[in-house]
Amino acid sequence: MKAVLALADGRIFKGKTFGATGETSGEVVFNTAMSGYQEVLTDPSYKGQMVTMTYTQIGNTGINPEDVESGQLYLSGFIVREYLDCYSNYRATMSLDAYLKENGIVGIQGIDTRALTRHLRDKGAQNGIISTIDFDPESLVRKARAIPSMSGLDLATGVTCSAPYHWTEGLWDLKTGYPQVERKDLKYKVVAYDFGIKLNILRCLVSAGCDVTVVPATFPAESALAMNPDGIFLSNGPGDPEPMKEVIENIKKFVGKKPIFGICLGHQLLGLALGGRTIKLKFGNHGSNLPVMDMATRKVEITAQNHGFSVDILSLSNVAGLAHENLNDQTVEGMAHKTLPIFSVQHHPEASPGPHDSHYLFDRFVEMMEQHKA
Ligand SMILES: NC(=O)CC[C@H](N)C(=O)O
Repeated sequence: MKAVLALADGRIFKGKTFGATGETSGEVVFNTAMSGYQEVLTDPSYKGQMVTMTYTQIGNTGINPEDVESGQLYLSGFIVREYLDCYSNYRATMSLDAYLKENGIVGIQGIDTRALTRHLRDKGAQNGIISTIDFDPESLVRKARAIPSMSGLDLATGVTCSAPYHWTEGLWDLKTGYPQVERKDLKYKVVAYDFGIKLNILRCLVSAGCDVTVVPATFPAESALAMNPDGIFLSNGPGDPEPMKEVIENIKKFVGKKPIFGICLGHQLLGLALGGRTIKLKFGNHGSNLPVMDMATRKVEITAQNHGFSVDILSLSNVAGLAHENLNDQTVEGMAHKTLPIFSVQHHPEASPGPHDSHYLFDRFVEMMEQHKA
């Protein structure tokens, strides 16, 4: 069956359906990861976006019940060059097509994803629409232009958990799968703010020795401090950090009181709470093969990333310094507070999908909490 992708600037791509049928819209971004489409599909940070994979064959490892980053699929559309229905993986239990259908996610296959990616790279990420019911280019472009821009959208408070809970599952192991860790064996009490948190972040925190209590995005700082945690963690999440005023005010109350570690949206919110500003990038970084330098050690790590916004480090020059830099586009990849035990990264040390080069950052957080305790 026919499907069409129309971009707000008028460019049209004709393909075939896969997954659910109907009409869907969102900001179109490209992801350069060669594997891990299931983690991409379940990453809450993709809410409001349609993702095109630059890797050409998608579907060949099927879908399994373990490689999920949350309890549902958040992106609004999935765009691939060639969908493979014949999957092969010892853990797979269903095909990607069936998974998308079951979850109501509209996909499009058979389009020139290289041309689409180059277009987004040259013109910038923009809104688009996928339809399997309307094939009139003018009508589709009109609809794509009517979608609200990602800038100014608070999407994170809509994907957060509804009540606090404890997390005790550690990182996956080939022999044991996901281990359950006893709370008595976890030394550092961490309150983790959920702005759309990826499960592997929670597993990394547990495996690093943290007793994690996950709390909703607007959980009052006073109540979090009353738990007497050793550290505060600020998670990834979808949308623009700038309109999240209540959350930003809340984060300010931890500064100077507790060690803080932020990832992606959490890093951006921390930048705003410290008095800085954030900017929207032309097309951002989405993938699992992006080089980053740790400015303290001058070591280069290959990282997983998924962001469209960035912290303007110059706006924080009196408060925090550049701690990590993206070696492709020289954007801010991490910052460290000049005097307090506070740091954050734009990339995803939990990977999932991606290399594990940056796992050390969870140990850095633990060391920070250890020193602060002493
Ligand atoms: N993965 C994330 O946390 C993304 C943060 C933010 N929504 C951005 O696009 O920049």
